[in-house]
Amino acid sequence: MNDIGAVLQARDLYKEHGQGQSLVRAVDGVDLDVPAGQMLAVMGPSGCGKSTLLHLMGGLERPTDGEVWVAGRRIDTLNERALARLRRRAVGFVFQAFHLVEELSAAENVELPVLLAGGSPRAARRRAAFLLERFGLADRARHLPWQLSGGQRQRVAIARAMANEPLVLVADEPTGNLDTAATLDVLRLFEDLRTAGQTLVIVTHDERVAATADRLISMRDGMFVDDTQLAGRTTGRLDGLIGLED
Ligand SMILES: Nc1ncnc2c1ncn2[C@@H]1O[C@H](COP(=O)(O)OP(=O)(O)OP(=O)(O)O)[C@@H](O)[C@H]1O
Repeated sequence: MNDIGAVLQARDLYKEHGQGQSLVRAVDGVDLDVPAGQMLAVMGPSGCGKSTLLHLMGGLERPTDGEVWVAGRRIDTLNERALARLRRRAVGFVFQAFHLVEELSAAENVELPVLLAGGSPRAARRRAAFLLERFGLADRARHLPWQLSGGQRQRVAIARAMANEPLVLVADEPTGNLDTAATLDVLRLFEDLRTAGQTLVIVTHDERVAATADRLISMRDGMFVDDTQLAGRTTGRLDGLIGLED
């Protein structure tokens, strides 16, 4: 058993894609500890391995070598079934392109993970209603994704990721498709989640997103080149960004 103070841990982590001439070492010997309640931002140039790292930490991909631990449990050695179960319950994923189910309403999208994890329809409805209310989307619950703005869609996607109260929320370029106003909405939401103690790992190209984090890791060529604690947990770090709205 590893130190369960850290929600996420990586030990000597490697991931190679392809082989022979086309072999790419996307993650190249990384060690990482993410304490509970931390908001970690990961930045770096395109292709440096940020998404791959996120996928490894969330159990979406398996490492070529090394270990991944979630809440003190080693996950890279789990079988597919156990890994899928862990992903459903312990990790919430948010993607740049939202990945909502287009045929389902906002509420149904949020209900889905609860149902897939074995929750009752009643429990799913209650959880979705709670989250959509909390995220300022109660009046959009019956809307289909195409009837929502980009910012609203991403907030629904974050609600869906939070549906099973994950230990960690991992987000890959969550504001990459959003304008400034919608980006600020999403940042406020992350700030609320973090204040409530949620652990967050966010891959981003956006300095504004990184500026709201507790810690910033810079990657290059699959390695960490910088790991900095930011100003600490202060409220209102978004204040400096208000006024930038489109
Ligand atoms: N499935 C795959 N097969 C082959 N190569 C891959 C695969 N996934 C990623 N790579 C390569 O691994 C490297 C790291 O990719 P990754 O997507 O993790 O980078 P990134 O930093 O997230 O990039 P971006 O900021 O552009 O999203 C890149 O060279 C990429 O081309």
